[in-house]
Amino acid sequence: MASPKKKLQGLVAATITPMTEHGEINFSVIGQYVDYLVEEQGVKNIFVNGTTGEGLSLSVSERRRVAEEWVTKGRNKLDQVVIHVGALSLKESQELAQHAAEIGADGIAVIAPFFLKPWNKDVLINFLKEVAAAAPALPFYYYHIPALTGVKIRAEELLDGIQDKIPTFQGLKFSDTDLLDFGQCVDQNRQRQFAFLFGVDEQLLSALVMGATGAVGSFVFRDLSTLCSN
Ligand SMILES: CC(=O)N[C@@H]([C@@H](O)[C@H](O)[C@H](O)CO)[C@@H](O)CC(=O)C(=O)O
Repeated sequence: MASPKKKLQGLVAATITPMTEHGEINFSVIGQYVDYLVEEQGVKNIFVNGTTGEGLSLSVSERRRVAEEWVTKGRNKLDQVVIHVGALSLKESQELAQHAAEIGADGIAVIAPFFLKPWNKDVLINFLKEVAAAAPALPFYYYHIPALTGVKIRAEELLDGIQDKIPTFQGLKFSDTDLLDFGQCVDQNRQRQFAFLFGVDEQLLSALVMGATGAVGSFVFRDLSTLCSN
């Protein structure tokens, strides 16, 4: 089973993908971005190509290059770089997962396919399992964001028995306002060492009270990072 060098916790910055005025990715500023996060915001974990990073609006080749640049520029500066590799195509998602492993990322996260949607837990788990299997040594996080995917399968239901199917499963990035579901995820998995990363900045205080072990956020990092470490 994949075990991260250190449990992913505290604040994880959801990075934007910097662009030039011509709509090309501005790779040249990613090094400065790493320094800004570490030195000015006190954040050493990042979540790349997610919602804030507009990963699903990038081509596979752009996603690969963005991931590479963050891993390279973050080396010896960042603690963990998690790459979102979700896609509508299982093959693309697997390619991105394998690539994340090859470049030395610290974890991968995957959203539910959102056009032809999984209609029940088993179908969703089977998709996630196939992606996770493409990077068998990398910690795997499920990215639950039902408002954007339209996949309403409750996270608590999904987590039940998930490590039997996905041995690399390490945690949940929970981007939903259903705190009852979030609380049940935490409560029913107390004996497991899962990371429970909350993704709605506006409700972070409540989520911390309910047992969030960290947050993936895109706002005011310094303030959130203090909250998450206390
Ligand atoms: C959907 C979204 O962008 N969520 C943000 C929040 O920081 C969000 O911007 C904030 O709560 C404002 O609604 C983060 O959780 C980052 C995130 O989910 C991502 O980039 O994948």
